[in-house]
Amino acid sequence: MTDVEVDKRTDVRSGLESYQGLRVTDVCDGMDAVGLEDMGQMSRDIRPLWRDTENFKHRIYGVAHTVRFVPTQRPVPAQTPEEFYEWMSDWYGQYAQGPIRDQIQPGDLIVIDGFELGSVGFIGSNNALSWIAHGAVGAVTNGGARDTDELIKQQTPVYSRYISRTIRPGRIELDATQVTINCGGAVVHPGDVVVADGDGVVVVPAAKAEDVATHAWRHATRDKEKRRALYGQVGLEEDWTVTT
Ligand SMILES: O=C([O-])CC(=O)C(=O)O
Ligand SMILES: [Mg+2]
Repeated sequence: MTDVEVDKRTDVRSGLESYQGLRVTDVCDGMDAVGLEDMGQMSRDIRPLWRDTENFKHRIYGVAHTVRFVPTQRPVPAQTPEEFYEWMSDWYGQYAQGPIRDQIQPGDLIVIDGFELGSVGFIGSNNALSWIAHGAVGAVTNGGARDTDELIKQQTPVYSRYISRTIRPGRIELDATQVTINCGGAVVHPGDVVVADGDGVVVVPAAKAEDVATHAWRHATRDKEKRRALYGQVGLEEDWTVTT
């Protein structure tokens, strides 16, 4: 990491509210305006599990809180079902916690590098909801989520590449939290701003977050004005997307 601006690690939390109401496309356009063309674009196959077409509750923005899982090399012992339950819970506690719940801050957006980890669904309806309970706004991964029917019913904002099924013990381990990761081809530093909606996920470097929001709002404001006029022309009743 040599770029001085990236090195400075701006704290984005105080200005984070300026991202409220911005679309991913506005943020991408704002990135263009400050010379960050095509940076921070997560792969298009990282998609929301659900979309709320009324209030867009799936649309989230937050401070990147990163996690990386890797395949394990620890052998699974021969064990009885009773031993299995103890072994399983030990594995979660010792090897595969992540994110660490006590380290989650309000406004964090959990970003998990769990690429190519087979069928493992390390985001489930239980742990993802617990991250929300600790203040997170949602989770994004280049890997898999499970319990997806419940994640959808709970309206827990999760963006994943796969829908998966199996648990972590015997399969994957936590490598690190709050380190720089590659998620869907975008570099994510802890503390960057991450924005996700039906169009996908974009990562804004912390040092550029304020400028990008300012330019994104130029696009958003002009766009709302134009669409409001078009709503009138085609007889659409105004909704919050053209008024707020
Ligand atoms: O147990 C797990 O690792 C994931 C899961 O299913 C949940 O949290 O609901
Ligand atoms: Mg579960």
